[in-house]
Amino acid sequence: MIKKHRKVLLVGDGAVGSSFAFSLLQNCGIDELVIVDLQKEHAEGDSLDLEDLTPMMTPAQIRTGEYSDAADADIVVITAGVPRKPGETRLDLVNKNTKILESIVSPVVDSGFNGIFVVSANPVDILTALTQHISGFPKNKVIGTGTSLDSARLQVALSKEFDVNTSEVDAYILGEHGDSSFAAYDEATIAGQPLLSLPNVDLDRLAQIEDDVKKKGGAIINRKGATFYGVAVCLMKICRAILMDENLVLPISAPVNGQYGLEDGYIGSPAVINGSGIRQVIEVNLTDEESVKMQESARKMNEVLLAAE
Ligand SMILES: NC(=O)C1=CN([C@@H]2O[C@H](COP(=O)(O)OP(=O)(O)OC[C@H]3O[C@@H](n4cnc5c(N)ncnc54)[C@H](O)[C@@H]3O)[C@@H](O)[C@H]2O)C=CC1
Ligand SMILES: CC(=O)C(=O)O
Repeated sequence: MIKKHRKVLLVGDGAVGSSFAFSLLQNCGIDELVIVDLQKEHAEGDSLDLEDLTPMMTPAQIRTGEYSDAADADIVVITAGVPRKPGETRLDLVNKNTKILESIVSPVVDSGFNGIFVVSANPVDILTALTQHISGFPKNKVIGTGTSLDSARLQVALSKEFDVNTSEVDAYILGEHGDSSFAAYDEATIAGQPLLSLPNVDLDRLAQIEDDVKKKGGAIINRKGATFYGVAVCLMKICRAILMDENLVLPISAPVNGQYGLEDGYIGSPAVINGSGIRQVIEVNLTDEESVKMQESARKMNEVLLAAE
């Protein structure tokens, strides 16, 4: 069911959070956006800046607030966290960002919040699982951006390689949003044709593309210090799917419930998102080789999750 009064509480108004807010206001017809950040003055400035969009977009109320404002929110988006420095992996962030996460999720739950958590702070699959553990919410009410950004990057790379519009590329990166992810080429299609059956397909070139895509976040961070536009739109698409009950399929941090040996965690896998949160996790028919990669990625998630708890 499409929500009537659409309210989002955003925690973390840095590069990712403010880019997300900008996209949300332009694409989701929301009624109310409340921003919470430790840097209150900056967040106030941002809400004043963002409200200038509203006459041209949507008559939303935008203000800074507190965790108690989550009480009647549909969605709490968590982007608060320390970003990666050049050379750091996403998993290096686990200790710092787990502490930040704990200080956010408990007061949100104490407010009486009964909506859906959407997480993008890194390492996103771990922090999504921890959000579910700390909140005690049903697994389908906690969503992470997973490999939606990585899959967008793969679509960009394949569209350039095959000189087609990105909308003609159907391809996912699966697994952890991190170094153990992989391109699911066996299921990928270009203009409806299986990628691996295209004439003259060059497997070495595809392996190079996969590697470049996995390193793209680091390549952007080395040049401009952070990445934010891509993940901001992934967050917006997840929120819109919830608010508009879209039944959208995206590769998110999904609770795969024992599949791939991941008992209690989340990992990048396609799922259907609608007003209820994660309506269904899609079981991809992986090849044996891909299953091994997924299991290896899941093993890494298990290891980090156990150490973080
Ligand atoms: N999942 C993905 O695909 C991506 C994830 N990220 C991750 O997003 C996170 C944020 O990145 P940026 O926005 O670039 O960082 P940033 O440093 O620009 O912003 C972080 C914001 O969080 C706020 N904050 C920190 N602790 C807080 C707390 N306890 N309560 C409220 N606010 C708090 C800070 O004041 C700051 O405004 C990082 O963990 C980064 O690695 C970034 C890009 C892509
Ligand atoms: C920062 C990050 O996780 C990315 O751009 O992939």
